[in-house]
Amino acid sequence: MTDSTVLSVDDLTVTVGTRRGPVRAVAGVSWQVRQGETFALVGESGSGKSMTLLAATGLAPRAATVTGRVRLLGTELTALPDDRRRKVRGRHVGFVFQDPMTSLNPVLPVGRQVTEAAEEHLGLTRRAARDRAVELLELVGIPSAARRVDAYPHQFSGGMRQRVAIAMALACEPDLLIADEPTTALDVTTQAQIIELVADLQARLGTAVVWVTHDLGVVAGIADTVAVMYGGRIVEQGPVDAVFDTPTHPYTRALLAARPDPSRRGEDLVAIPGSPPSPLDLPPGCAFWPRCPVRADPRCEHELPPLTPVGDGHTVRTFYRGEAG
Ligand SMILES: Nc1ncnc2c1ncn2[C@@H]1O[C@H](COP(=O)(O)OP(=O)(O)OP(=O)(O)O)[C@@H](O)[C@H]1O
Repeated sequence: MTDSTVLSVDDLTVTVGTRRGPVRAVAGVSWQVRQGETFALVGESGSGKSMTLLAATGLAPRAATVTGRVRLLGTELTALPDDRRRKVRGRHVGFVFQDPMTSLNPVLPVGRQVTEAAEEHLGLTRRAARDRAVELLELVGIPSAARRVDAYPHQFSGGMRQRVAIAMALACEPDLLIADEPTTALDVTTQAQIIELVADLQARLGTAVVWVTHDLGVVAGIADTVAVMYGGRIVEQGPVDAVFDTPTHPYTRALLAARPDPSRRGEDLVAIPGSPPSPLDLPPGCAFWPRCPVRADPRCEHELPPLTPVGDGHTVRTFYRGEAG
């Protein structure tokens, strides 16, 4: 861990007790994000992206057992009692979710909501909080912010509501912004505006960003580092250029092949045949084996491949070492 490390996740495992038995949602996941860096977590639905972030920030459901170590700005979050962890998280981490209404209260004016956390964590007075709310709404590009500070969430469009949610997430000047599929529910133009807004704010404020997405196009555009998750594990991780230029895990290669590419408009997409594994019934070896078009090594079926370095900061969990790229 270097001095500029904001969040460091070490061997994180999350098992959720369900009526059908324990579900191992996340298994032995490790990664770090540094100041000003954008770290992208990608993978199909159910691969464990959201649970990784919830557990890393102490928000896993009650039924979950979390092991491993998480440090935020050098403080070991996993060792803190709940109330202290809540305080540290509230002060240093901002969250933006897919649906802005997850964070917004429909019956409170947006200005009050934007600075509620700042009032608690930074001790702002009501008057200073209102000024700060206007400032934050201007920062995220809400037109006529001074007037709209008293408006309610339903008086904003979806894209504007997401801007309000971003303003709210930034109110305590967090060191880390967690953006969990914040553009999925928006139309393409608004998506691009929100992505640009976060990148611009990050450049100005130096915030570290963890961006959860299914969209590899977004990753290519904004991330410095990417981790690809499958069946609760990171199967490939590294600098975005390295992972995109020389993808090594057959799953990463399949995801990249399936991605819509504007330069290949008109061509059929290659969907990955089959569906992700049930976390109740994970294969003993590589979780991608049942869908893998390569099946390069007989060990893949029964033996979990170790995470192996294949380049500078680029690691992969596969026995496959075939032609890359
Ligand atoms: N509260 C819960 N109780 C039981 N199992 C859960 C719970 N939340 C998530 N899971 C299981 O944990 C696994 C990982 O879920 P998670 O939401 O982290 O995936 P994801 O990659 O974020 O998917 P998506 O892209 O759809 O949000 C899934 O198999 C899911 O069924």
